[in-house]
Amino acid sequence: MADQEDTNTWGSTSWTRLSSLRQQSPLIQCITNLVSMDIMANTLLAAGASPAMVHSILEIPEFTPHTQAVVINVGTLTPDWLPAMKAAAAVANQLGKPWVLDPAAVGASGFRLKACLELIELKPTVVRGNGSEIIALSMASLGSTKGADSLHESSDAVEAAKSLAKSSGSIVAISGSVDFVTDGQRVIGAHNGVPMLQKITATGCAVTALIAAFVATDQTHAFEATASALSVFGLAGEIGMGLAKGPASLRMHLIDSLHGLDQETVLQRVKITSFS
Ligand SMILES: Nc1ncnc2c1ncn2[C@@H]1O[C@H](COP(=O)(O)OP(=O)(O)OP(=O)(O)O)[C@@H](O)[C@H]1O
Ligand SMILES: Cc1ncsc1CCO
Ligand SMILES: [Mg+2]
Repeated sequence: MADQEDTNTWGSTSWTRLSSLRQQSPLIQCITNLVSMDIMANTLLAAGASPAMVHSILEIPEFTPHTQAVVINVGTLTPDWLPAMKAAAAVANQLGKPWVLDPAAVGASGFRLKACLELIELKPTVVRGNGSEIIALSMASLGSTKGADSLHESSDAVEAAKSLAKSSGSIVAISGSVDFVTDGQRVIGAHNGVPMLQKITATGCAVTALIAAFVATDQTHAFEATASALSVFGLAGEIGMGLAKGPASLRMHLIDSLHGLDQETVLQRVKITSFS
């Protein structure tokens, strides 16, 4: 486990990334599921980024070059959306922009699994899923699934995540009671968050978009940016939970708390520890 010095270093890393995000206000293109669009856009705005839900293949050649990062989420995938996802990933790659994959409910069907495996071939900078999603993707098998929700603890998926990171070259993040991030060698755990976040739909999708925004501010340190985004989101959830009466008011207070996060709170309360 990490010592206090390690925790303080991560607090200042997280604050630096959040401050840069607020200053730079990166434009994030989101090709995402129909459930997540509102909370994803509001999470990005509250953090200081600029969201754009642009998903027509006809717009990608003109629009994607103006973005600082792309998020691709297969949560409500249909065959007509997949070419646009691949085109946006290809443009991001050509122009050296980061892109992040959310394999939402990847274990639900062969169609979704095949689509995600094809997207992984396009080398996402980061892949973020829950425990069941990362296990299904890493093993390329449908296995046990409960739609968009996880049947696994995030800690059950750490070996699968390491293996996926090694085979894909992507940073892999698993959300859950502890959020894990690995590049195939290093593993860190981000401890901030509250269980009630699971009772608001698409908080996982929203944190994936926040990861894209953080990585956009420092592409050369995608591992650190991913860990920082997960911690900052979890910390906003903790502060929001202090004001909430249930999931609906937590959704509101989460967004307010993300918007209002200050340096002292981030330095004192971000908790990231090293597992390797
Ligand atoms: N038991 C828990 N304790 C604390 N925080 C949690 C817990 N479970 C999930 N979270 C947090 O909730 C957020 C969403 O993670 P989750 O694993 O539920 O994503 P998901 O299953 O992909 O969600 P969705 O598909 O609805 O977007 C993350 O910020 C995560 O850290
Ligand atoms: C509920 C749901 N179904 C498909 S995507 C989604 C949002 C959370 O991933
Ligand atoms: Mg999800």
